[in-house]
Amino acid sequence: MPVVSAARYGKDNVRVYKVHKDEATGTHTVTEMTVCCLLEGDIESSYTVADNSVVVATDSMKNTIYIKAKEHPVNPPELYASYLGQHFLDQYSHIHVANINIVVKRWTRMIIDGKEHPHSFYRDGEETRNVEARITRQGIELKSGIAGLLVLKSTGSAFHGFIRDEFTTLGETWDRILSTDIDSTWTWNTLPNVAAVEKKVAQFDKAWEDARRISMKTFAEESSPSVQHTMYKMGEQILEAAPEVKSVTYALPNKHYFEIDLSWHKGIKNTGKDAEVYAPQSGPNGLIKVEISRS
Ligand SMILES: O=c1[nH]c(=O)c2[nH]c(=O)[nH]c2[nH]1
Repeated sequence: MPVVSAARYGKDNVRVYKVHKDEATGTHTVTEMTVCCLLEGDIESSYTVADNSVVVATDSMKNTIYIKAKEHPVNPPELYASYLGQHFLDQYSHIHVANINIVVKRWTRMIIDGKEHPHSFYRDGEETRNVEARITRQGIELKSGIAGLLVLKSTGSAFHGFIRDEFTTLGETWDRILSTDIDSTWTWNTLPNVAAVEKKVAQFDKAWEDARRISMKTFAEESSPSVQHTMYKMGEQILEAAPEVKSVTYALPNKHYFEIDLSWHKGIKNTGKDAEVYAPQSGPNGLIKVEISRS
């Protein structure tokens, strides 16, 4: 007899927008996020013998996502994820794990005539702030992250000294373009319960701001010998800035920009130190990943 060795189910792609209206100043603050909620527990019988008595309808999960967004702050997303996940454990004794993933989109306040506008925002990039939460009765595991932060530097990056053999055509370079989509996560020490998440709430925004700042500053300022080394430098600093983070990951595509030899046309110089016009590549791209933990 086959057995259900793992199961989870729920609602994905629940899009939620929440506005906070400051009555005193008339300033609005908005949050737009996409939530995924997948539950685990004593639910095998729903798969094996069509026993729907153990099933919290995914439609009810969607409703709960809206209701908890109304009842609680949605910022920081780590806190909202914890409230939402804990609800399912409190409400249903046979549910043992709530997996809550949140992707927050950017709505950046407009500056009009030098002044912050009270209720108008713009999308200043496809970058997202992400949370993956696993809420159980034993504790709350939180992983925070940034994804889709597209960056490019036009110099200050090299790549040489790599293996040269009969498979190698790539030339060594001491000056190249470096571009990547920053995708980074940082995993927090497990917290015992929602009260502990509430108590530590300030660390989540701080770590997100630090991780963004460190990623961009290191990318910009380091004389990069490789993507591998640059991402290690970034992760090292995040661990230093966030004492309650136990590990950091980066996944960085190396988005290549190829030099174009135009010497065939009137002897135009467009390679090496004369390179100005490049061909951005859609693919293939390098993909370099790392996880950095405390020793
Ligand atoms: O920073 C880099 N790391 C690599 O491993 C690699 N491989 C490659 O072809 N170019 C690069 N660049």
